[in-house]
Amino acid sequence: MAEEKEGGEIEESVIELEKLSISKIKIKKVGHLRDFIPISQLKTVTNPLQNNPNYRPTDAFYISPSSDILLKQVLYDLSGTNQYPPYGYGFAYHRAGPRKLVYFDPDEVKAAIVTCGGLCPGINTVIREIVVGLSDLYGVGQIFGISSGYRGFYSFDPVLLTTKMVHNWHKQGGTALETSRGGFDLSRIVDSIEHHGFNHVYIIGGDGTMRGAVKIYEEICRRKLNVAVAGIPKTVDNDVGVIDQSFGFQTAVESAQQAINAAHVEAESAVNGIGLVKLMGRSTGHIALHATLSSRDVDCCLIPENEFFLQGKGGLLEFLERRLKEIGHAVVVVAEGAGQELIPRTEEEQQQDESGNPVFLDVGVWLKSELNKWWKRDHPGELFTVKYIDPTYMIRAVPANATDNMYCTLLAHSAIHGAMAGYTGFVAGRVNGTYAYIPVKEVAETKNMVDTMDHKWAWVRSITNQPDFQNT
Ligand SMILES: Nc1ncnc2c1ncn2[C@@H]1O[C@H](COP(=O)(O)OP(=O)(O)OP(=O)(O)O)[C@@H](O)[C@H]1O
Ligand SMILES: O=P(O)(O)OC[C@H]1O[C@](O)(CO)[C@@H](O)[C@@H]1O
Ligand SMILES: [Mg+2]
Repeated sequence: MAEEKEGGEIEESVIELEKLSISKIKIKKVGHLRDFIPISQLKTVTNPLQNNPNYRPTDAFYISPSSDILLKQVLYDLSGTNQYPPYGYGFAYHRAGPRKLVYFDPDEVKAAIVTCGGLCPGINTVIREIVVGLSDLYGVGQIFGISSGYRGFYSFDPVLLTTKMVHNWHKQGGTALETSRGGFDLSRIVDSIEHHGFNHVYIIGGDGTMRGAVKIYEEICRRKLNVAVAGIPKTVDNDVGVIDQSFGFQTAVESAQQAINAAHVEAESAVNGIGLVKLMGRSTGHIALHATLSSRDVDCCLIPENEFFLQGKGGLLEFLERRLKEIGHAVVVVAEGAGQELIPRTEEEQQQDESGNPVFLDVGVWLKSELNKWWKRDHPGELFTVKYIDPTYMIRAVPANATDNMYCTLLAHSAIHGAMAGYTGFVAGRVNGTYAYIPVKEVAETKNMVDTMDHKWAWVRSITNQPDFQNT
């Protein structure tokens, strides 16, 4: 058992397994074609990588069916006194990677790729790597793009994608397949999959898209179709649960720095200058939080997970007053979903987009106006300026950076290996730094919010000294 020294240091030692706080591990089962198609009707072949001169795989190269990984439960509190995060239970997912036996003859694979929801850096890389991976690793020749999101299944003809066509796509922002919101018509989508004879369906999208993917997967099971459904989670907001981080998120945080730098320069160069930056984040503040932590020029970070208020003791205005007095300027970063309950909204204003997501009022415009009103009221005649920067789509409509490009490639390859192995209704994602197959249902139901109780938010507060807005 690990011993704690007086100085709080844990001595190197062997830990007896029965003393671990994790007493049970639950393996999250991913769907497989075997679950609903009789084995006699499934074709299994040796993985073509076996004969690929670039790989020369040994047996250890393949992931064995029993190879699983642990989720987030490492050796936390061995004393068992700390109940956060919960103890006594661990989760495991199947590791992603090539299997020795595959459930499709590559000559018979007909793959469809669709992108849905908002943009995110790296979507084109994922598409490119699915095409190149299927073709180069497995020798698949029939790969099709579905245009314009889910509606494209029944509204447009699929487009044949070749490695030649996609070779440069990783250098481009956006999605070459185009995307859209709404338009989810389950029976028409699955009819189209059947009609075109697709047996691999790769779905790239966020939480909404994954909820759609669950329904497609379930309908495919119900119809007993020999079709593998694979999801690759995408969302610039980083709000998809279970996985470590969404691809493209890091690129977006990096792009946001330019706006924060500009706000800082403008604020610093004015008398009582406030630089105000609004960043994407519909219901989660991950972009704002990470951009704040990496910039260090931010004085206050406002996110949807931590309600704020303007007036009175402990409010934003009191804080900014003090900051202006101390250093003459301030930079405020606000996530677009923050403070929505404070902004007056008329009955007629649109409440939802085509996918049913809430449409937000512009918290930046509102805040700028409130700040101006406050200063005029409390400091008439004194110089003051608010420079409002709203980079909106500029942080997500960019190509992925090098790290995100690598990440997208590994996600795409993980998805391909999973589908070839006959897994279905799964999402390829990175969990604890390892690539895994996660049931799509779980991803669709889990949301990754900023945990304002954990060290990251405390770190934001310690570098900004902003109020906690708890009204005490
Ligand atoms: N509950 C659901 N059932 C079926 N389809 C859904 C559901 N929710 C959303 N969709 C469909 O998924 C697609 C994308 O959804 P949405 O616009 O919410 O984006 P998203 O995938 O969450 O991505 P992001 O939030 O990153 O923009 C749309 O075509 C929408 O109709
Ligand atoms: O204007 P659009 O493309 O519908 O999407 C905007 C939303 O999409 C997101 O970028 C998520 O994809 C949110 O941050 C933002 O609220
Ligand atoms: Mg979403």
